[in-house]
Amino acid sequence: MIIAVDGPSGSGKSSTARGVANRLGLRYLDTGATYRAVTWSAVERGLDLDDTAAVAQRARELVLEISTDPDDQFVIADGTDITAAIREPRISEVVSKIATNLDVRKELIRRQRAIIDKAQTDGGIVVEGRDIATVVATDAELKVLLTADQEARMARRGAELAAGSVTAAELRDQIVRRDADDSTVSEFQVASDGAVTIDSTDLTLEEVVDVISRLATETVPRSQEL
Ligand SMILES: Nc1ncnc2c1ncn2[C@@H]1O[C@H](COP(=O)(O)OP(=O)(O)O)[C@@H](O)[C@H]1O
Ligand SMILES: Nc1ccn([C@H]2C[C@H](O)[C@@H](COP(=O)(O)OP(=O)(O)O)O2)c(=O)n1
Repeated sequence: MIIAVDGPSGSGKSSTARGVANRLGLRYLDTGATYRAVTWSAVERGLDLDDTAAVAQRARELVLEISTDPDDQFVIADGTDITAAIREPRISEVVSKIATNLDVRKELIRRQRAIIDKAQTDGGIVVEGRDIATVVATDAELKVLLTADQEARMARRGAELAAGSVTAAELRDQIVRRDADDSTVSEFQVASDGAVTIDSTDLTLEEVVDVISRLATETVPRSQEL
């Protein structure tokens, strides 16, 4: 079984997808982490992020190991553990430049599909990002568009970052500007065909995990349909 969870920044995709994977004993893939890993590597090497060819070449060369264990998430790039580094503001501020590079997307989508294929032998996977239902795994048995009001998403992200470490303008940049940039290459504001929209503004994390887990257990995996 493949469960796709797409949506804007701060809607709760990562925490919800991890919770559902835990609840149902599935693997978990954070595709945003793959874009962050390429960003980290390009920044580390001092590449011009507007040089799309050089950045795409870096994406193809990068040796990337990404955990699909919902209880033990790590990202290793060319032998360096970058699990924490990819969440730093210096990466969040520029990651959209890498995520809007179409050659980078081509390479990372290829890698994401390989990870998803492998997870099928482990019972399935919950995959979260922006283009999972529409591009990466169009055959997903369950497709969820997770949304929340902009104010709620900014408040959640603000609470997550160390108190006082980020100004209101920086928060807006991380949520509103980034979503606007990212939506030039992926449609994650409107539900695609067959996707269920869940507005998490007034739901707790636990409630969202409950709803998605229930929908998943009501969905018969395609392999069992015959
Ligand atoms: N339904 C919810 N209600 C309140 N807070 C939530 C909810 N879902 C997630 N959060 C919190 O909001 C923050 C952002 O969630 P995250 O899963 O990182 O979102 P995304 O992956 O969509 O950017 C986290 O601190 C998370 O714990
Ligand atoms: N499938 C995906 C996943 C993420 N992205 C982009 C969108 C974001 O700007 C970056 C990082 O994604 P991530 O999900 O970590 O972002 P958040 O901070 O959780 O909002 O990558 C994408 O274009 N396609």
